[in-house]
Amino acid sequence: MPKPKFTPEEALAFHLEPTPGKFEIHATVPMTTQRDLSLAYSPGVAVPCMAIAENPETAYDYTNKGNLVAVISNGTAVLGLGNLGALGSKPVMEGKAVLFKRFADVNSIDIELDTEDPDAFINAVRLMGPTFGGINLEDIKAPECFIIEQRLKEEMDIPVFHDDQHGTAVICAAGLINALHISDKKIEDVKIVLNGAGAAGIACIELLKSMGARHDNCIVCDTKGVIYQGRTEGMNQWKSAHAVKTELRTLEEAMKGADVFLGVSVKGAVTEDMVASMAENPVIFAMANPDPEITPEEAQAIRPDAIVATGRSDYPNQVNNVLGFPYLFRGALDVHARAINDEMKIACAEALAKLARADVPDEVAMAYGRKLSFGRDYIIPAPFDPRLIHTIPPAVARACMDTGAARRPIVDMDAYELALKSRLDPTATILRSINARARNAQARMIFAEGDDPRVLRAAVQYQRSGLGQAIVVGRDNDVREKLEAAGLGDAAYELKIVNAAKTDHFADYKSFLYSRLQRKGFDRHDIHRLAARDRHVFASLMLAHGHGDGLITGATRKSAYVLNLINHVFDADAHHGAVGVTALLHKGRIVLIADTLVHEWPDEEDLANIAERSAGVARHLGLEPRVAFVSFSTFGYPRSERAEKMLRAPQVLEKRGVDFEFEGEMTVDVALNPTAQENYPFQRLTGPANILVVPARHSASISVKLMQEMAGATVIGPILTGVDASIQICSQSSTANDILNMAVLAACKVE
Ligand SMILES: NC(=O)C1=CN([C@@H]2O[C@H](COP(=O)(O)OP(=O)(O)OC[C@H]3O[C@@H](n4cnc5c(N)ncnc54)[C@H](OP(=O)(O)O)[C@@H]3O)[C@@H](O)[C@H]2O)C=CC1
Ligand SMILES: CC(=O)C(=O)O
Ligand SMILES: [Mg+2]
Repeated sequence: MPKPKFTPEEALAFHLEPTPGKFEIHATVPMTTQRDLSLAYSPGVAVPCMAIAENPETAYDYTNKGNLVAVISNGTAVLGLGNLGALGSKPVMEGKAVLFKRFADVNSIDIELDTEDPDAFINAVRLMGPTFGGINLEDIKAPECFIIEQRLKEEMDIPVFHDDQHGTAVICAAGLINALHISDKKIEDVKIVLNGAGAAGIACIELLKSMGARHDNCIVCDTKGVIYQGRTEGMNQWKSAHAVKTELRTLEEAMKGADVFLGVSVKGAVTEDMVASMAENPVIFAMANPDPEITPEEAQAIRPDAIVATGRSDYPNQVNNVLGFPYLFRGALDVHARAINDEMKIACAEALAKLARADVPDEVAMAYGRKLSFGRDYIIPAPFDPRLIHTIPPAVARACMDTGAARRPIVDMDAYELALKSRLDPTATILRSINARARNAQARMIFAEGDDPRVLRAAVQYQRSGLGQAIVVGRDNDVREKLEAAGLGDAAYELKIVNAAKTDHFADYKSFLYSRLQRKGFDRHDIHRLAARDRHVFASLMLAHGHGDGLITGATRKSAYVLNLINHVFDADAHHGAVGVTALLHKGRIVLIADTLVHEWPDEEDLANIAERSAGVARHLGLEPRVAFVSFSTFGYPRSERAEKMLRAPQVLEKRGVDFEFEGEMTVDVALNPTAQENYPFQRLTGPANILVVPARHSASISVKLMQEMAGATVIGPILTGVDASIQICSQSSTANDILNMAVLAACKVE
């Protein structure tokens, strides 16, 4: 098993902060004026109420029903952890709700029902029908789950889908299609052993049989061993349907010569001897969560020819229903489906299998941080593949329309695919991509302010997320005490703590600093004091001597002050081409603002340099740069001497012949709003700008802080660019997470 990348304390902190749980609810309409109030609530709300009462279909137009799915559980089979009760299942259900949103932009809410009585459960869910566009049942144990799902399907006119049954079955089928493709075997011929005859197991074997697997070739096992014809102990009608005539009685016996093992039971149910006895090129899907039936390391040590998958994200080949339920519901909701039928499930499985076999474009490699290509370690798309959202739902929606289950068929499939693309939050993809690149770089990151608890938490997260070695500058005892106080005592042995007073390289650092500052009024005493006592300078010296690959500082002092100190060691100033670029992430949009750190009052040449550096940062983040030089005037009106340089800066870029789009001067609304741009048909941007070059540092700072405070935008930066070293300066208001983001950016540059 790979070492967990988090401690139990971190898992709890993740759920505790910034607010307890994993999501909250936001309004999509304005709620500021009296008019808003009378429209949203009484009396205006009466109008849609009456329209819906007259024609129920219009609920999809006037309420959130059409994009709202309930994740409902009673907690009787929480992952592979057993019956944890309704409340105990809530973190999983909240988790499924955020996955719905993150991967398919489906709004979802978790509902935990405190009953083990199927009738009470059915009744509660049935009565909630009007609220939702679909019902995702989760972690309800077999056999009750079969009764519950069947009855709800009959009684409700929206899709009811038990994810552990059908979500798992769909992903398992997709993975198996490709695994058999690689091992050159046919589903009709293979001998399949399934361990676990519960919700997931029964659905997996049923779907595989509907895809061609032969009844007599499939052996199903549960806690009592093989389910054979005539067995009476621990049976139910769903298991009986898969009983075979056989002399085999144990899983161990069944595994001999098997081509495929599917595990949806519990941790450790499979032994190395069982794996050793399987047929050539065996396929092993050990899907129990959170720990599989056998780990890939154990299986592959015995059988290097095996294709192995698990339900976990930290191994290759994650066969997990997260690849299915968001997209199945997306497709179903978009055609106002009455149900999710077998044809839709098979279409989903086939589309997933096909996507894994397709060439993986660079954009996906970037999002995943490594080149993926179809083979033993990549039989199923990776969950963060941004193509999933626009390839899987259309296949599901098409199957729904073909089988007559769609209430509102899609007429223009191309337009639908385009609309799906725009549902994915590009900022999430960008953050994911820089994280993946940082992980590849494995940079040794120096955190200069080891006495600050936020910095320590960021350093620990950096190290434990597998991004590289975190080096913390500080006094050993002080760092240890602060880690202890933050509940991260163990991390003291994982982080590298460097104390200026004890370093072996101190003499070299001082002589280097003296050579840079001797003609700037610093004598040897000043140099000693600076190197020994100022952690920003000391950390910069470490970086300059290659004793780290990147540097993070600035969480405890003002950025300009820190930058001055760094400049004692590096040439990180305007004169040498340094620029500060801040990324604002808000409502699925990313905009860079520059210069937020270095140039106080840039002239037109500086502004052109700033644009070029910012374009470099944009490309580094995977964006195609579109620069706007912004001001309070647009293309010469109103005229003002102070706006002139913003008009001349684009002319400088024109002379330089740069390879990105730019335009100006213009106001921010013209820069960011395509409709406002239409008033200037001659302007050259092909879309909204994603880089705003502002006239001066004060306007930069005002814009960023206004967006942060008023709009709640996520701010990354200022990203220091144009310096021959990987240094990032946080702001004093940074949270541990902001500091970590800066470290990730610094690590990307090392790549
Ligand atoms: N990767 C993925 O996407 C998914 C994985 N799963 C995992 O599958 C597992 C089962 O979930 P689910 O079907 O919802 O749960 P259920 O409670 O409905 O079913 C569990 C089944 O496992 C069997 N079982 C338990 N222990 C053993 C054992 N030692 N040997 C053989 N069989 C055993 C039970 O046998 P009996 O009938 O005799 O009690 C039962 O048939 C869990 O670990 C879950 O995390 C589930 C859904 C999705
Ligand atoms: C993945 C999932 O749904 C489970 O393990 O229960
Ligand atoms: Mg589940």
